[in-house]
Amino acid sequence: MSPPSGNLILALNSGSSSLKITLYSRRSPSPNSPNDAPAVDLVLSASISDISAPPAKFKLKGTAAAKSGSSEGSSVSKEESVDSIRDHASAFDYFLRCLEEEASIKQEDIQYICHRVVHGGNFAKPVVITKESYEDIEHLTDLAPLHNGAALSVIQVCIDKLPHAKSIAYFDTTFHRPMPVHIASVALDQEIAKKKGLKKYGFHGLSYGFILRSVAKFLNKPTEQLNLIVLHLGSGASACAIKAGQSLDTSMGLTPVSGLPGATRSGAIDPSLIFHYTNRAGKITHKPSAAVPVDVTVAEDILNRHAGWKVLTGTTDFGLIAERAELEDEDEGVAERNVYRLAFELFVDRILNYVGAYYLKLDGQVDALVFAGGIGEKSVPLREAIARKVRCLGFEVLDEKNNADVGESKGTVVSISVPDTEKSGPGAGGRNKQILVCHTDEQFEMANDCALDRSRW
Ligand SMILES: Nc1ncnc2c1ncn2[C@@H]1O[C@H](COP(=O)(O)OP(=O)(O)O)[C@@H](O)[C@H]1O
Ligand SMILES: CC(=O)OP(=O)(O)O
Ligand SMILES: [Mg+2]
Repeated sequence: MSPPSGNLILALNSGSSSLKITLYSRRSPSPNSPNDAPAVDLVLSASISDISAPPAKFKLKGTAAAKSGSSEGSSVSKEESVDSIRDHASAFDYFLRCLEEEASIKQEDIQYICHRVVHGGNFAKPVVITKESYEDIEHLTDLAPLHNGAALSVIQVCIDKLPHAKSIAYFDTTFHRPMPVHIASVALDQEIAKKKGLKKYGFHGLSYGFILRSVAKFLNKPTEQLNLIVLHLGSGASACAIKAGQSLDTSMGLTPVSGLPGATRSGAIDPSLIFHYTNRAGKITHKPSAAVPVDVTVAEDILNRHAGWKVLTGTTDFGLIAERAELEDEDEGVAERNVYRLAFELFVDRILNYVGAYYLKLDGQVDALVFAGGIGEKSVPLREAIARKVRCLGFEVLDEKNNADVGESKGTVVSISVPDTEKSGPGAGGRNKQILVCHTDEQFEMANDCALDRSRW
């Protein structure tokens, strides 16, 4: 990591119960650097987790400012539980204090602040925060109840405490705008749907953008020629079919609750089910314990915050779920008595729904199946279970590669496939279908874009 050198860009990722923060310095543009060279250098990163289940855990790691007379910055590292962090705004406030006190970095050196905003409605590109754009994002809060409000509360702290820095909102939804109209539309009255903006927006777009470019570089193919099936499996999980470098379909919809289940989210269910589950479905509930106060219906609160791994198993830690799932037991009835096995198998089943459908939508012309997000990058058993089922499509995992360390130190993209020449299954001799793990980085995606945008510097 290089010491901070002015021209700082702060990238903020407000998740449902966490805040991820990365500080970068912009590289001086050089005519000799390749087109795809990073435009920023990492200075330090921080994460604050368990925000809604205090005490929050605060981690900071990186490089402090160089002392006068020295060209080298010293390293900083801190890990602690912090009682005073109660929400995203106080988490960010705490980070700002550490930035000065622990890393001696002056807040005035931050020029741009990139905010990941999950729901961007019809925004077609990143937008500088003004009173008007702030209000536009505020209107979308109900459509991303776990996310947009949290991001806005952090944006507000930036306006108050870092008035010299320009805040820019980067949206998860932008990547999916090229989706064909028949895929994004719902089979409901089009007049009502259009008036109310009821359609599939799709999310995790910053991650998919990062993955697309990283995989293109890894496979040495232009993005416009790439067809991918990508699985972003984190606290929120989604799948995306990318055709010729553009989003063709994705599993989340009007809101991030649809598609795959997640840490506290149900994923897609029969829409009628909720009315049989509770007779209070349509009532409005005010949840002070949510990331920020937001008024949602009881139904939406249940589907977003009282579902998924948390209610099935009591934990949101998918590593623990896989560990306790008795995966070596081949008895078909295990899922009846073991909730961890139930959650694991249910997740595999739902993921296959999308992989199968997207394979057909891409006419079988798929360059790679890509695993990303906390679960996709770290869960060997989950990747193995999916790999077993996709072998019939020509994707073959090499167990040694899947079991080996595929951590970030091994590269942004790591292949876990059987080399093409050694394939023996149905994929032998066909198109080279790789299985890859990609260490996705939404903060980098925003900061790099900001650094490359000539209109900003
Ligand atoms: N070793 C592991 N095996 C499986 N899952 C893991 C492991 N480590 C972390 N995870 C899962 O990763 C998820 C968090 O992923 P991440 O992409 O960081 O999510 P988010 O950004 O949405 O908060 C958690 O649900 C956690 O259970
Ligand atoms: C859109 C979404 O679900 O994001 P995350 O996975 O960060 O919660
Ligand atoms: Mg995430």
